[in-house]
Amino acid sequence: MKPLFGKVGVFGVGLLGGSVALGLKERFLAEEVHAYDQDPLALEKALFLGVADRVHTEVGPWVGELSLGILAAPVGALAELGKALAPWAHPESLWTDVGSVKAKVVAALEGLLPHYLGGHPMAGSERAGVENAHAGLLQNAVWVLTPTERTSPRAREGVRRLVEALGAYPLEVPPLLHDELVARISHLPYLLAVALNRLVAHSPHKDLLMFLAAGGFRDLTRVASGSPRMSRDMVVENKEALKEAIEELREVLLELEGLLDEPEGLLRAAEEAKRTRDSLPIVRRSLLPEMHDLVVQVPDRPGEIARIATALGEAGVNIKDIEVLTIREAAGALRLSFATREERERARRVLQEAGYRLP
Ligand SMILES: NC(=O)c1ccc[n+]([C@@H]2O[C@H](COP(=O)([O-])OP(=O)(O)OC[C@H]3O[C@@H](n4cnc5c(N)ncnc54)[C@H](O)[C@@H]3O)[C@@H](O)[C@H]2O)c1
Ligand SMILES: O=C(O)C(=O)C[C@]1(C(=O)O)C=C[C@@H](O)C=C1
Repeated sequence: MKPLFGKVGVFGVGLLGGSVALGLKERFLAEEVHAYDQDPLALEKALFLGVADRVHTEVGPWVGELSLGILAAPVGALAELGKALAPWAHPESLWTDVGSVKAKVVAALEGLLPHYLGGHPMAGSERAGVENAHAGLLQNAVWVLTPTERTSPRAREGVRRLVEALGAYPLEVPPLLHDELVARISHLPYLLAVALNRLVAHSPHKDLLMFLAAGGFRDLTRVASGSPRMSRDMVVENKEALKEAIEELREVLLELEGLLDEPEGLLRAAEEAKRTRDSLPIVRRSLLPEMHDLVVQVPDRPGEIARIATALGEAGVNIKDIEVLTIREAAGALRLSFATREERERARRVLQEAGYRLP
């Protein structure tokens, strides 16, 4: 079975880079996953956790062997990283990034890297680092792609296939519009989370306030627990759009302050807020209980799924969910889900003993 991509490089192997790398490995999408990071500890963890096959502390000739490169360092580091990679990149290679800001990043990278298309998966977590990476993070996520008139058809097609193969939904939006939109739906909420925490941190009653924090404060401020460096870069690099959004918020807050003296008007605002919040599209992954997945490479022969199910059944391992990931001429891949980590590890042993290949 020939994977979709040859050697793939992930530059910055933290939460996002690690999750993309795991998706590539679990879905057999790359011949080999290479990781580069400025932090040697991140690379050590990536190897230990099976996130990458090969790791590098320096860019060099190995970059020229990649058919696809994904930049996943904080936004403020992406332009420099692109400059360092440009001399080594193969002229036919595909490039993308997962940065949370697009206009400046795209302007910097599209003249540097061969077949480049900017991207931004609208999924994440308040936990940083490769140790928190998992392929499910990107599953069913909307993944913004930001083509310009300079984007090659090869980049447009190749990066879209990557996103779809990782189980996400590509959505094309021009870079500047992307930045205006995420300023309101992602960056302003982050800044608000910082503001609410700041209010508490500077209060003379800080300890008591923390003790009283129930769901409201916790839900509204979760994103403040993410990587401060990543988030700082995100809001600073999008400061023009974000300042406009802050201005709009200032006006809304003043309006709501006024409505405190007009209960009927405030009720209408509260009802409108409820309608808006309740009509958010349901993202499947967030409603499912946590599952522990295993991907198995399966020869394309009659009876293989039955053989796997029987081997697991006889070992007393219960399969909670099953999905056919790829069907190719020679072989395909199955995703099996188990309720617990222990069951998944037992399943891994049973299937390895039965001669199946697992990543
Ligand atoms: N965290 C999220 O929720 C989220 C969601 C979507 C997109 N993003 C974007 O993904 C990118 C990575 O964020 P993350 O959440 O994975 O952060 P992270 O802190 O988990 O990982 C960042 C990694 O990049 C490495 N790094 C830093 N500077 C580097 C450089 N110059 N060269 C190579 N590696 C470098 C760090 O050592 C770290 O391993 C950012 O551009 C961010 O805007 C984040
Ligand atoms: O923590 C999460 O659940 C996120 O989705 C993180 C989040 C967001 O809040 O918008 C943060 C930054 C991004 O670039 C994308 C996603």
